[in-house]
Amino acid sequence: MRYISTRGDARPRSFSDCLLAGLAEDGGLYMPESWPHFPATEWRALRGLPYPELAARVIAPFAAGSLDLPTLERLCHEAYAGFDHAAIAPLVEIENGLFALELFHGPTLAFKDMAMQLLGRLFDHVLTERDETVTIVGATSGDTGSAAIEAFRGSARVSVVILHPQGRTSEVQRRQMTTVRDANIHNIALDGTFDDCQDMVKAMFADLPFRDEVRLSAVNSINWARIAAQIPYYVRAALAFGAPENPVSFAVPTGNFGNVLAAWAASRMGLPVRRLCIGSNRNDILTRFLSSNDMSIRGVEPSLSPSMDIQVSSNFERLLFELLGRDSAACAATMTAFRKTGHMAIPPAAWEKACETFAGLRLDDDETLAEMQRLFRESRYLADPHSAIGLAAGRAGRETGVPMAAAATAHPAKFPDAVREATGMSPALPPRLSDLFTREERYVTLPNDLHAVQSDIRAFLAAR
Ligand SMILES: Cc1ncc(COP(=O)(O)O)c(C=O)c1O
Ligand SMILES: N[C@@H](CCOP(=O)(O)O)C(=O)O
Repeated sequence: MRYISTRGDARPRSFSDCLLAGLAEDGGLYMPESWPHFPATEWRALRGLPYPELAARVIAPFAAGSLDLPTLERLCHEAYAGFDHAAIAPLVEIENGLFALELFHGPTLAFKDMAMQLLGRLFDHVLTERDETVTIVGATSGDTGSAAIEAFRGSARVSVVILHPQGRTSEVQRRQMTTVRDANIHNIALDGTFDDCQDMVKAMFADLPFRDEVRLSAVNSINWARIAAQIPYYVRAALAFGAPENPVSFAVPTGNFGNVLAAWAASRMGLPVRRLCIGSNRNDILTRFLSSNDMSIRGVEPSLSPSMDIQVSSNFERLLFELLGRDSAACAATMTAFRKTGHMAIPPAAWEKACETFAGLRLDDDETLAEMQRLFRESRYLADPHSAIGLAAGRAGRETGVPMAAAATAHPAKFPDAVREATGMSPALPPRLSDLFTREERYVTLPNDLHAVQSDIRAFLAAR
């Protein structure tokens, strides 16, 4: 499988090359040159497989030409061996026809582990084969950072620099990142929002001499491998509901649009996905887009679901590319104008096409707390604020006869204050994290300035 850029001005690459490159040289995102398609017999053959084997088979066509199936199976087995739940991504019935697809049973208690634990192994495998090293620079609103740190800590071939928006994550999230003392890990608290952190990473990719100097790489969902590794849990859930014979709908609390894009990718592979309902907090650019074809940046506001405090959803560009009939010139022009003006409206036919599959629901903080309260009162289900938004979107978008699985993206213990306020319950961290609040933190605080961040990264790498 080869990968092309959504902006059309970068050379096509293999899966392994995309993995290490992260973002295309023209600022675009890599997309598979064509979608693999699974016939019904192939979906059926996945039924009942253990999660690692199913994951390897779903990812295999995307990695064709780079990694063979036995290698993928081995890496998937290693990646999911440390999860706390035997099913890896269990389905829990909340009420009639509405299910939570729990994705937070990995080491850092958020859905990011589902892909990141595999990416850690994939990077190690490819870098060892090539005898190379890389520097991963990542942006986080709270969860990607700790998942990346956990997946790559101690690696001899990968240095990891994580930028988080200062004061805008939960304390648990920050400490999960800043208390890791391995020499290959470096944390930066940036004076800005998540969007500033993400723009900073993209600016470093655009600085080609710097990109080469530090051998820059990415593990945010701008990296196609992250999306590929997030497809299998949708497949697993759909099969549990009777796919390929019966359709299923998914609801996904959404920020950078990576998780829901993986569900959409599964539908491109032939999985019968009927609806994709996205939930947002007050940073509702995506839900506004779906209701009015108006994507206007309004500035990031803090909320009870900080991981979704995002306005520029990077992966929307991948959907846009498809909606525009894979016209990379039109995609590049639309994205450039969007970043210049802060507004985007797409051709009406493309927008209508998006609305055939996608629906959106926005919850402010009070509505989020009310949803958490309701889930606990009526179903005894303790949801974190992000998962509660997903479940509310799922309830709103449910249709009779079509099961709705809502992605539960974080463990409630990551957001204890909101959970306590909504339910009076204090969810406990697992024993391996019980001393989190007494561990020493280590991070630097920097202004939102490219040169300051680049100098700091150079100093970190020099000291390694
Ligand atoms: C807990 C949680 N839920 C939802 C999201 C949104 O997911 P995505 O950015 O893939 O849309 C994030 C961050 O990405 C998250 O950390
Ligand atoms: N919510 C994310 C933001 C980054 O998302 P990613 O999926 O692109 O890595 C976070 O928790 O950091």
